[in-house]
Amino acid sequence: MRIPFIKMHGLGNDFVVLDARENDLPDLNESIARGIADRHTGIGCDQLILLQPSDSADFRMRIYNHDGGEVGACGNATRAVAMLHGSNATIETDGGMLAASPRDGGASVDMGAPRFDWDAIPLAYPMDTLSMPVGWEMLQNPGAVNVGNPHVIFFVDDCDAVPLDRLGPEIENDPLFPVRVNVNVATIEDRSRIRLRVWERGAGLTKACGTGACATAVHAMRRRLVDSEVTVALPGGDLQIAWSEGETIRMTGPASESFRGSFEWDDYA
Ligand SMILES: N[C@H](CCC[C@H](N)C(=O)O)C(=O)O
Repeated sequence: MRIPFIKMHGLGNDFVVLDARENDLPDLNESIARGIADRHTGIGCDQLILLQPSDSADFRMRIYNHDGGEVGACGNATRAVAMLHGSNATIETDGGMLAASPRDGGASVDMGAPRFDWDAIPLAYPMDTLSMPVGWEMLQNPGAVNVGNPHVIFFVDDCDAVPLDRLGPEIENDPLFPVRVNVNVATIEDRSRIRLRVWERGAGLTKACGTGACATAVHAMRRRLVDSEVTVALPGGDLQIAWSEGETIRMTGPASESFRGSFEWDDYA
């Protein structure tokens, strides 16, 4: 069975988008998702995105990491599918309901309200998620935020100097995080700008992470280190994040379509 796909990215965080809103697709599973995402033997992407009809929103977005695992949120992909949709949309995800508006060359997304309770992150045991008494070498005293998916955030003097390729997987897979975690290392440049690098759960180092930018900005705001609107500078480019206590998070930034193609489903099933 020949399946069409759309290759997209948000600041270099790239996706294979399968649009099953009009016509059904065979059932996806971890193995098929991993095969499609493989950069040597598949199409290749950080995340595989499946769009489906929804009873409660304009459509449903399902997210599979490079390792095949299905997760609840993907900020960069949300902007990409909002641009693809072409008009304002409510989007049902496993991480919550989102509202997206396409905007010249990208989109602005209401990412929902962040959660801070230790068991909402989740962590393996009770802890103050604003200032966690844990550390790994130069990465100490993080915060944790759930923005539809779990994030741990470390502030450092120079995020580019951190061996994130080595410490990222160690932290991602630490038993403190029962469903693993996305690892954010950030440098506060001033009250309106944060530099960020992310080791993504299930995908590794990516050029950008939208939910990571949201979680890091919110954590910096909770610690009173930045104002309520900031630019988060990722290796792939900048995102604008706005939030205030008790509100939902607003993320705005670019998205792009790279190319369209099709593949033989049976090659992966
Ligand atoms: N790796 C993430 C999902 C993708 C998030 C990222 N690509 C974004 O733009 O938010 C997780 O396992 O929760």
